[in-house]
Amino acid sequence: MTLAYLTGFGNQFATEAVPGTLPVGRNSPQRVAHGLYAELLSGSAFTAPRAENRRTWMYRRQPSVVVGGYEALDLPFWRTGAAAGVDVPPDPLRWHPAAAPEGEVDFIDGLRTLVLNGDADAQTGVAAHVVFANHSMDRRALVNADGEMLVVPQSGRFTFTTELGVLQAEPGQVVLLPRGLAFKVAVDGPSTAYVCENHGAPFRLPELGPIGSNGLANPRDFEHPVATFEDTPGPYEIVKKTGGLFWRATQGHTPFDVVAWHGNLAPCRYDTRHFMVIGSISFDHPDPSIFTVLTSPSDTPGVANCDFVIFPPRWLVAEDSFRPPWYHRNVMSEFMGLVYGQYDAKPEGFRPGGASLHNSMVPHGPDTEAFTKASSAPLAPHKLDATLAFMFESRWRFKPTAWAMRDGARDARYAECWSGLADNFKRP
Ligand SMILES: O=C(O)Cc1cc(O)ccc1O
Ligand SMILES: [Fe+2]
Repeated sequence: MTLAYLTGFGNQFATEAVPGTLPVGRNSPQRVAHGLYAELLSGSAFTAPRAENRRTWMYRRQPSVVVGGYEALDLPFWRTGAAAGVDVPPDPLRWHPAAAPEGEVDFIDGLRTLVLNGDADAQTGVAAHVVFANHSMDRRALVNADGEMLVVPQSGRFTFTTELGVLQAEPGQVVLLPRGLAFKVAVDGPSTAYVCENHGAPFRLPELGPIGSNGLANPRDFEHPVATFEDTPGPYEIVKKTGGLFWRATQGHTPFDVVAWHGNLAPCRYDTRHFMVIGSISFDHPDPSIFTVLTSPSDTPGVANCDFVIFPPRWLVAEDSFRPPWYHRNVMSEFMGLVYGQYDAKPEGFRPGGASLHNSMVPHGPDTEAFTKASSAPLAPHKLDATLAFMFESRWRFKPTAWAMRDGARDARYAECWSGLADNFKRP
């Protein structure tokens, strides 16, 4: 299936699956064309500044209020907010890729929360999940009122059918699904992904400052779906997440019935291979903020609720420099994942599909092997290739879940990777 996409982050798009559907010069005419209903989805307060205002008008066969009553649904592995975490020791934490759950699991049942912070009701914080899906959501859709979802595929292939159209993503690409938008996920076979569920301000492109008007993730490389609708009759299960709780309802029709839409609140896909990497061409290892793809700001300027940062293939050319990340302690908290390849600070122990957590002021840095190699490596230009690591960096300390500490394939020996860093001081 070849899908069409509309490009440009935050653009005002207009798309119709049936020509002549979108009203001209107004949003809510007395009668919408073709007997459709108009429905507005607001992703920001009505009065948010223009640069941050996000909303989309949908023209659909039935408004989403036609759903029926909800009953409680138990999803014990999908946790929300710091209060749902367990006590976190001040140790660096790492996980190997966890074993996939047994049996048939879709994107909802196969989701496991690793670490989390904030409070969904206070609209702050994020959760980092891993998803194991081997089964497609058929007549089942998810509406997450607790936040937008940034999906980072790690294996397999994902097809997202949303109210606003269909997107596909594979490892190397990421998908951003706005808060409150109904979607379902199909997989071709066993597929895994990391997910950042963002309860705070929506992700946006970072300011570029002295970098100028081009670089990092360029707006035109973000791809949004075109309008399309399902035409198959019959009931649908709607799973709704709100305030950390799950609910289910059965409605008599598909929620994917939007014939046309216009606006600037839409799901999108981004291929990390389009990221224009900036780095040092003189000396020293720069701060990883130069690798920010998207940022969710908090109320304090420059202090993110969450930054989505990638470590893509790039050249290292710095002279007289220790090239991997430095040893450090950071007031921000760092959750990391590895999509493929090797991460230069941890060439062996950090595995694709695994994860690490270095919370606020938890010391970390290159393991003994990485330090030893980088301290004596010839400083010729060197390409870090075929690799993609990423970080969800947050001002709020992460707590792991009980699952992460007990069943999540925790690497109990992680701290040993630094035990070979001997005291080499030679008094002159
Ligand atoms: O700790 C990490 O591996 C992430 C990281 C990478 C980097 O290049 C500089 C700082 C930093 O926290
Ligand atoms: Fe770090």
